[in-house]
Amino acid sequence: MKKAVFVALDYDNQKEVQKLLANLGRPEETYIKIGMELYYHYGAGLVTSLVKQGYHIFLDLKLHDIPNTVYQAARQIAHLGVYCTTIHALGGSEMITAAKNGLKDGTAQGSEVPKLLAVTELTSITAKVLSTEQNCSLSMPEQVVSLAQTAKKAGADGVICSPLEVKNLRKKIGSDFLYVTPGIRLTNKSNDDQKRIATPQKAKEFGSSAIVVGRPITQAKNPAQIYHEIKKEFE
Ligand SMILES: O=C(O)c1cc(=O)[nH]c(=O)n1[C@@H]1O[C@H](COP(=O)(O)O)[C@@H](O)[C@H]1O
Repeated sequence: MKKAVFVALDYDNQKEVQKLLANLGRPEETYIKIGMELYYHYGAGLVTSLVKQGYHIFLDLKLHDIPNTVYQAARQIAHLGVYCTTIHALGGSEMITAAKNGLKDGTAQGSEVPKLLAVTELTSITAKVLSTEQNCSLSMPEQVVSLAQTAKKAGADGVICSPLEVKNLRKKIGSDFLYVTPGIRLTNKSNDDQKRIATPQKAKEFGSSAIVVGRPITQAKNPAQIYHEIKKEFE
């Protein structure tokens, strides 16, 4: 995977998307994430249109269901020609393998299979919530390693985690695996709903394979300028 900054296009209208994309640079060099908000509004048509324009699309639908349903959904996702996509690691190894098989089976011959990224613990979850609401007896770092181990064995190409966990993951799981990290903030002042955060510079130092950045870019006065600054800092 290219050491990229994925811009999370968390908008509810296409005009805003086009306005932002017009200022980011050449589509072939631009990595964007389409999540549930945009996808549930515009559907697959928007994805295929951006793929056709040359953008690298991270389709983030976080599948989490029984293996057969996830297999069929993943097959449909592969038809769209996206660069990578997500499932929840908590869905278990059988579901993860089903997702991988669905992506393989849905990819046109000669095309690249979309990379499968397993979400470990969401970056909005704290250690306290992990123990008191998920009743998990492991610490956050241990739980993230455990989910990443399961994901790797089941055939995922990488995980989504906090930048704070990447150094430990590289040690425990290895560097032949992707560590894609949201939870990126430019200062420690504006967390929004994110809990396990780091700056682009820190994410780079910790060894993130790629970062995902939404509001620090989309809600900036000059989104394109912030995007290029983050790219320079991370890449
Ligand atoms: O799978 C994701 O991309 C994801 C996983 C996670 O643990 N945390 C997380 O924030 N994300 C996504 O990353 C983006 C972060 O957005 P901002 O908090 O606005 O930078 C959102 O689109 C989230 O859906």
